[in-house]
Amino acid sequence: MKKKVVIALGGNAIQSGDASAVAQQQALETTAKQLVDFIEQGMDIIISHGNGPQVGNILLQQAAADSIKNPAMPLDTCGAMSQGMIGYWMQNAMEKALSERGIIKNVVTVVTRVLVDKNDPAFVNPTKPIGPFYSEDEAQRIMEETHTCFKEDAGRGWRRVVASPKPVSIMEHSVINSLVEQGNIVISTGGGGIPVIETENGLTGVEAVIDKDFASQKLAELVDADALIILTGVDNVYIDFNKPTQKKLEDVTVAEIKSYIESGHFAAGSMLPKVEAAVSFAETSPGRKTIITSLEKAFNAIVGKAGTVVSLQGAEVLV
Ligand SMILES: Nc1ncnc2c1ncn2[C@@H]1O[C@H](COP(=O)(O)OP(=O)(O)O)[C@@H](O)[C@H]1O
Ligand SMILES: NC(=O)OP(=O)(O)O
Repeated sequence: MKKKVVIALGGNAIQSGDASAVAQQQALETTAKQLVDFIEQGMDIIISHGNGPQVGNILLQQAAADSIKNPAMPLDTCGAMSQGMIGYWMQNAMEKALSERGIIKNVVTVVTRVLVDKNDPAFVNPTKPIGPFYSEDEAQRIMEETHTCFKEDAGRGWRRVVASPKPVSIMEHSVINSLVEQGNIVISTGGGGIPVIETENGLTGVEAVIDKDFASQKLAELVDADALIILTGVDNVYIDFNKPTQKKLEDVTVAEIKSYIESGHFAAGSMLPKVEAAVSFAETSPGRKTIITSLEKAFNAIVGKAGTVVSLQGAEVLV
């Protein structure tokens, strides 16, 4: 039977330093070449992606707006812009990579809204870093001038932080699933999805950026995927990361990785959301697994030769 996988692209799959449109499209062309391996193997894929750097930059660009003729757009709308922008680049990149291998398939982007709880405590405790990095002095100055919140991001510098509520449901999950089952490659839930809440007037966008690993896990659950693949800057998850005692995790059970979470092995805001998403997906069924690895190792990970594989009972290979 055909396998269905949700592939969540990390920051380095889209942008490695240079934030220009050309550089980001080049990065996505490299990414797309790796993803064609999954299609050649006969898998159905849904691609999701981050948007932290991009949505932060789009928001900064709103500062150039004139309040009447060219008003600034709110954060939910900037999130929608980032989905359209990255989805468009990815459609071009995937179609090019497919045609180089003689494969013809539709690639489509679904603008995706993700339901969040309006009472989520995240709304009063911003934690999601977006946009460029600053020195501490620069961040302090911008905070005073703009009354926005900045925090240090995992030893990499200071960044603006915004609310990041947990995804409750993916509004478009049924149509995403239908498109995939009809044989299309779908890009969806970009940037964790556009956060919306239920109101008496219907769904309304809110000022937040959802974590793409949590949203990808929710999507994988709702479309009943066989695997969630989280691609990032490292080949494996490690315990004692960056210490002389560092140890690579390969085939781990949910119980084992939960004990490592409790012992504080994973950095908040970088590896922790990935392992939490991995656990949440894998623990829903013995048939489901989450793989955390790099783009370069992604396909080897699917055949059991690379990456960190999280499952309820220990992994069997997917193909
Ligand atoms: N325990 C760990 N094992 C592996 N990588 C870790 C660990 N803790 C922190 N990291 C770092 O977290 C990074 C992934 O987080 P991040 O770069 O924020 O994600 P993304 O790829 O989604 O943009 C890895 O590239 C690595 O540098
Ligand atoms: N929305 C989101 O999680 O984006 P990043 O992965 O780029 O931080």
